[in-house]
Amino acid sequence: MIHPDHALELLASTAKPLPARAVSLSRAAGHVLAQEVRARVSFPPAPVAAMDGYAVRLPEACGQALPMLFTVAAGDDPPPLPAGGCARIFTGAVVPEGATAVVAQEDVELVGGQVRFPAQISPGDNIRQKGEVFAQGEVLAEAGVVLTPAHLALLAAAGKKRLVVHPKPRVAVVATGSELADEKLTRGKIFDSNTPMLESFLLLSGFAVAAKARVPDQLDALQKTLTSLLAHADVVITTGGVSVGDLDLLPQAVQELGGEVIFHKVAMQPGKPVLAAKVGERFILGLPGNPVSALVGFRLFALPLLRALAGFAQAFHEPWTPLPLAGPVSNRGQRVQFRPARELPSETGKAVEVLPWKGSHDLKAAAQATHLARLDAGFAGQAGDRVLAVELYRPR
Ligand SMILES: Nc1nc2c(c(=O)[nH]1)N[C@H]1C(S)=C(S)[C@@H](COP(=O)(O)OP(=O)(O)OC[C@H]3O[C@@H](n4cnc5c(N)ncnc54)[C@H](O)[C@@H]3O)O[C@H]1N2
Ligand code: MOO
Repeated sequence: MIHPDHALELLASTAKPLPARAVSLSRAAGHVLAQEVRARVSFPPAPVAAMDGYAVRLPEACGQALPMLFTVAAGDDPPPLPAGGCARIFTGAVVPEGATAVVAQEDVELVGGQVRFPAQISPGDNIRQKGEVFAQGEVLAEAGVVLTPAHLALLAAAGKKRLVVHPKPRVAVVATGSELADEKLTRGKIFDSNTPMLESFLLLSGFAVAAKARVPDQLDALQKTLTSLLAHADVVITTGGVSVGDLDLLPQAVQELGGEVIFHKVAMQPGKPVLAAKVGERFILGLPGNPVSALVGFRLFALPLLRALAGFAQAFHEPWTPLPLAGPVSNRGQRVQFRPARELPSETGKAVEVLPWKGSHDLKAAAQATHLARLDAGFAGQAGDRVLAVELYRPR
């Protein structure tokens, strides 16, 4: 059995970003940009008015009354402004050549068909100069940036229609177990809680579920399901059937598919039987069936794997933070515990309560958790002692 830190290192070293491809701007948010982007045009592309008012030449307009010669609205291509006059202009409209300031309409007086201007007008007043936000050819986004709606607006303004990004991995979720039921419980059956948990965790984390399946504990059914899902999914996440029982068939199914096991069994609690394998370029992550084991395994292994495939730098560098314990807690076992924990407000800062639990089937404890707390083997701590904790959910 390997240490969880070693398991994460092995997984990290096999997880490379998926090959980049072009997507339309509106589909690019949340993706990692694979190539730097330069502006195709400057912004603004021409000098434009920042206020509704009058375009004037300086210094001639200062303190003078001038005739209004023409009007410029947003979208117009105005003629030059001759000396001795002004132009009515609206916000976003191109400032006519020759005009060097825009005076807001609140600051003028209309007298006898002319426009009287204040004595103090400075060159450039209320004009957004050509290229003042960015110039044509300027690098606007570097490779590696995680694209936000504001980035996409910026790149749209710069004339981009498509962007080269790392795609998000296509993920399939498979619940294994002949005991799983949907509608009605007969003796021996339980409701499937892993599928809704993993599906929603994926969505919350910015990944879509490309396919889902449920299979009984039968080798041929499991193999068929995995084979068909691997044809379309980059990562297949299974739950159950990964431990040592006669009906724990995932390891055998992976072997018969020619999978290369990255690790199987990790010295952690919950989550010990977890398996990671590669089948060609595709990944199978076999999470244990116990729901809290599946939750912890998803958070610790699946999420960084998916992020790494999606091109996120540092996907495996999780922000584990030392937080003071709210009360005493110990780990007398041999495995590293990743315990559901809850962040509490405290006068001296944040504190973390490691939630009492009945074990890796205790979804009631897990449902209260905001964090996972890491208790190394043999750890014994009192209130105020620090443990490493990481946020359980980090929507992106
Ligand atoms: N002799 C041993 N037995 C077990 C060991 C061991 O080392 N030696 N490890 C234990 C540990 S630790 C875990 S964790 C479990 C994991 O076993 P599997 O991954 O093979 O999972 P299953 O046996 O299929 O199921 C375990 C448990 O979870 C329930 N389950 C399964 N799927 C779902 C689902 N979709 N929704 C809700 N609950 C689910 C299932 O009914 C079982 O109760 O093995 C221990 N055994
Ligand atoms: O490792 Mo299992 O997940 O403890 O119950």
